[in-house]
Amino acid sequence: MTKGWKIRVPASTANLGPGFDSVGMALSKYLTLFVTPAAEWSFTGHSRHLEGIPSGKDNLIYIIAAWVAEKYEVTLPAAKVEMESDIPLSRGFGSSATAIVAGIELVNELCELKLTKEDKAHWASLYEGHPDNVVPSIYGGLVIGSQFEEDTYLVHAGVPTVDLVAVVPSYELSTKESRDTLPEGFTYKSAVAASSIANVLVAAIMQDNWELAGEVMQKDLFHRPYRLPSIPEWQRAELLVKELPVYGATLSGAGPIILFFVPKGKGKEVQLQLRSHYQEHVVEQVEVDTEGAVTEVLQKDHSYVNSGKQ
Ligand SMILES: Nc1ncnc2c1ncn2[C@@H]1O[C@H](COP(=O)(O)OP(=O)(O)O)[C@@H](O)[C@H]1O
Ligand SMILES: N[C@@H](CCOP(=O)(O)O)C(=O)O
Repeated sequence: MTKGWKIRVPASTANLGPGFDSVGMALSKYLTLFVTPAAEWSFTGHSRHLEGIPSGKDNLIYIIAAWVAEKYEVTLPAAKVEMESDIPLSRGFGSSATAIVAGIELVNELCELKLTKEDKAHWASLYEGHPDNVVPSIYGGLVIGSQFEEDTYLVHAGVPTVDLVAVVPSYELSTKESRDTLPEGFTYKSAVAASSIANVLVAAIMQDNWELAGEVMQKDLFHRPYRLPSIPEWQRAELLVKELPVYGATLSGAGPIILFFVPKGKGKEVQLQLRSHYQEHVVEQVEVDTEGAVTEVLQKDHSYVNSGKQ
């Protein structure tokens, strides 16, 4: 008999520079939910990264689950949700997208919706407004997509052969606030220049040409010029890209995390070098997640306490 579910959703890095709101890649950091049917809704975080997360129906996971249940005109039964996570909030690793994807996995199980990955990607992207975080978190690997009005377009670009090293500042930067600094409009000429650089990024990724992808990452015109002033760590990164054996570096999502793209096998060396330049910040290697969100049915009592993880 089903006693509950374990839902694991990977983090993501969005944009990769000029692929603004379109390109993203799943990362080996995870939000994990232990879900048990219950009389009332509750959300409990068991990791320091989940401190302050709402414990009731104001939790984003519940909000998205209820939104999808409404779309399918089904009743959402209540559940007790216990969570752990190694994804820092509001740093550019898509924690809000993991909550959105977890909410969709949750409603899919609780309401027996039998959603396909395409359905999940559509609802997640429609809710978020762009697919670059949520879709890699569903599928794993690198995805290029567009939420064009009501339609969700996706192309899977596989798993890139790169090492990744992240500089993780200790301060938070809300994506919403960061998006508020972006311009309302763009001249025709700027739009053409910005999209041509994004096209080259995507073509280079599809050909596994990370030398070129790394170079054009730093030429983004869509968001980078407006966001960099609030991320002082970037100035050092710009110089280090020229000195270190890396393909390039970019803000992860809205930042402030800076993600270095490194030739396969050189990640450890670059991590050590970056540590000496960013002693005040966490500098860690991350892998590309290849699985995406995974939901496991649990047959026996699996409450968080019994999972042996506390
Ligand atoms: N597990 C979670 N449950 C509920 N809400 C979450 C969870 N993880 C993240 N969030 C919400 O997402 C916000 C962070 O999102 P955002 O500013 O977009 O940054 P990022 O997605 O880059 O981490 C948090 O402040 C919180 O409101
Ligand atoms: N395309 C979005 C991506 C935001 O990612 P996050 O991880 O910072 O939430 C943007 O650049 O605003």
